[in-house]
Amino acid sequence: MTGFENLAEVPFDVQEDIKDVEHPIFRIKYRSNSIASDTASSIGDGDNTKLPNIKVLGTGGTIASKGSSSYQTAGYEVDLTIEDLIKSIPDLSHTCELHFEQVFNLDSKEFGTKELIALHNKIQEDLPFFDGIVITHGTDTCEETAFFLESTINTRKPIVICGSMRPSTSISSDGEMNLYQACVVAANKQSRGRGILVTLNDKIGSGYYITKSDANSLDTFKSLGQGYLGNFVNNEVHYYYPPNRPTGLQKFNLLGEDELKDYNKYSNIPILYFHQNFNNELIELIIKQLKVPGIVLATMGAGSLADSTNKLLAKLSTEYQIPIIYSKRSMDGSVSKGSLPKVSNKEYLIAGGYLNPQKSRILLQLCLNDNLSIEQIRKIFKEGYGG
Ligand SMILES: NC(=O)C[C@H](N)C(=O)O
Repeated sequence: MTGFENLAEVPFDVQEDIKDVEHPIFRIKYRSNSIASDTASSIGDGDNTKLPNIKVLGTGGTIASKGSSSYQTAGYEVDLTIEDLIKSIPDLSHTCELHFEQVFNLDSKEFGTKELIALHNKIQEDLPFFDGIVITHGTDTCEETAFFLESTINTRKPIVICGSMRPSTSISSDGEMNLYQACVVAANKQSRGRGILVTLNDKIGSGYYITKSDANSLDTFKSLGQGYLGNFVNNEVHYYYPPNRPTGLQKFNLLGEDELKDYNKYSNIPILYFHQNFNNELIELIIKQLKVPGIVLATMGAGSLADSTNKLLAKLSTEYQIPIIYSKRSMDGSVSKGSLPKVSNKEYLIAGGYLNPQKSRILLQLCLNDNLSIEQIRKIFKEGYGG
């Protein structure tokens, strides 16, 4: 049992109820001497004889990698399949029925719009048949995938992303525990209605807010301002709050074929990282030559840029009618409307609020794909994200 049984019951969404259908994908069952038997009593929908069906989608990352020595923690290759990973975790037969599928097997640096859409479509296809989804993913860009999925998938079922910081071959590799925990989290009824979750290193975070804070260490996923949603101890899932979704969360519908094509069109939104001695010619180049559909700025502090840069951005964004999102280099805090530069022609300048540059970029891509006006885009960044 978890210690939170008396929390408000997660509303049960009848439409999403698991259908008694065999999914034609590989299936794996384990022997029954489960170490997760405590958890079994807190899952399912009141019928403990029917375990939740959990689908694990493999996409690659360090969790699926092998190094050439037990001390190698960088420079390894993606080498393991999702089947290899599932075989490496402890028995879950008292907790859930596990199913798995390889969607692709990439380092997450290779992810782009094509992979996001493929993953989105795979999840949509699987959701009617499963009670929860686990995605194994590289940690470098998993926050972008998490934000994209949170913005485009409408379900109360748990979708849990996990990864690892050490390859499977290293001493104290973290992948097996992280995958095990993600499966238990996905199978737990208390995980419903919480949006996309990212679980790593015993902690459960909101994929919407969380960011990778450390390039090397295991305890890398953080959202200092918003905090974690819960924790994992032994085989128990502990949530700090009842289920909820981020304030002002904006959902985009990506189901139409045409819309998917358009979404690709807006992949070319760059993020400019500002610093002392920034060369403004770069701005001219990407707007005039590369004809980008929008730009996200990693500004210094809460929206601060050199005066000459602000004037140029205001002028060119008006001339070319492209939105410019003011985000920030700092991991936490926000760029609010009041921090936008006091320049004329600021119609296309938008404050990114709490969103970091990489999440702002995904949100802008979704807004442009929906043909939203500049005022609608500004409203979305303001209402949901404090911009
Ligand atoms: N820890 C990791 O997973 C990093 C890896 N380069 C990836 O993102 O695929």
